[in-house]
Amino acid sequence: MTIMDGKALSEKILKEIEQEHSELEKKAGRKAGLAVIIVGENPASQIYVRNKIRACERVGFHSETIRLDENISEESLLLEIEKLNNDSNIDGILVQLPIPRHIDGLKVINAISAEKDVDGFHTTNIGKMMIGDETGFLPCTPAGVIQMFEEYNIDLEGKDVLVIGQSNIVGKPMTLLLIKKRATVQVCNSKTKNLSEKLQKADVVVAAAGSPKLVKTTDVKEGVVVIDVGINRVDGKLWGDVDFEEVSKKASFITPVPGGVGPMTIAMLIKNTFKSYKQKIDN
Ligand SMILES: Nc1nc(=O)c2c([nH]1)NC[C@@H]1CN(c3ccc(C(=O)N[C@@H](CCC(=O)O)C(=O)O)cc3)C=[N+]21
Repeated sequence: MTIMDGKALSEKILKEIEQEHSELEKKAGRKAGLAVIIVGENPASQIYVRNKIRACERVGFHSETIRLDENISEESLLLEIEKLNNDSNIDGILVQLPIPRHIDGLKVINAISAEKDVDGFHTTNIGKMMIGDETGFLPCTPAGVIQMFEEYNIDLEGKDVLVIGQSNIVGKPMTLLLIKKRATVQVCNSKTKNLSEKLQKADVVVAAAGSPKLVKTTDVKEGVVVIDVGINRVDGKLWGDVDFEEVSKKASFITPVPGGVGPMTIAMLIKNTFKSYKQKIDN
């Protein structure tokens, strides 16, 4: 059994970007820049945003955090985005989700210039992913999972993959990227019948349901590859969607929580921001 070390792999990726960036920065005369907008005080969001800013510092990027009151109007938020769209020191913009319910999330995401949408949530980037146009940005979590498969030489061609969860930010894009790898993908949601039976047939499981210890030993087959995208805070402790302790006994490869997909998500955000920077300084 191999524990897939997302922390170590993300460090490796960040180190490479740091080096390449320090070279380019001299020629370009400016650093790559990421702006993070956070609306309200969601405690989990605070942690993730802090980790993102820390990663920027780690690789020598410029970063800005824009903290907005949870009662801000949609109009004012859109104005903030417009300023960043027009800011030539900013290559990547992200609005940390979730945002308050009185604001139209889709409208906000699509207000970000597609060329700066380093989350890969903009309609244009989703379209590019769908059709295989590689000039766009891939959503960070699914891209990070694919990167882990590649690092550990896990071939997905012809594999039966079970994706649990169908969110716009993980399950749906994950499915598209797995299809591109020629996997046979089945997508489950909370209405799915006989999840346990489906799990038993899967060669690879991607758990992104947000339900602690949903995937148990009895559910999986010997040698399964398990990717745990879940991040559940229970009594101040962090749990994935997988019962790691037990399932790791049967798995050939498994990601831990923390230290698995989370750090890879952040590495992909940095990678997307760097890609955007390179596209912009080339022009
Ligand atoms: N616009 C937007 N883009 C996102 O990419 C986005 C978002 N909104 N909203 C929330 C989710 C969640 N997400 C994580 C990022 C890092 C860790 C991470 O660093 N995890 C650490 C543990 C950190 C901890 O203590 O919680 C780990 O797994 O080792 C987790 C989750 C990004 N998201």
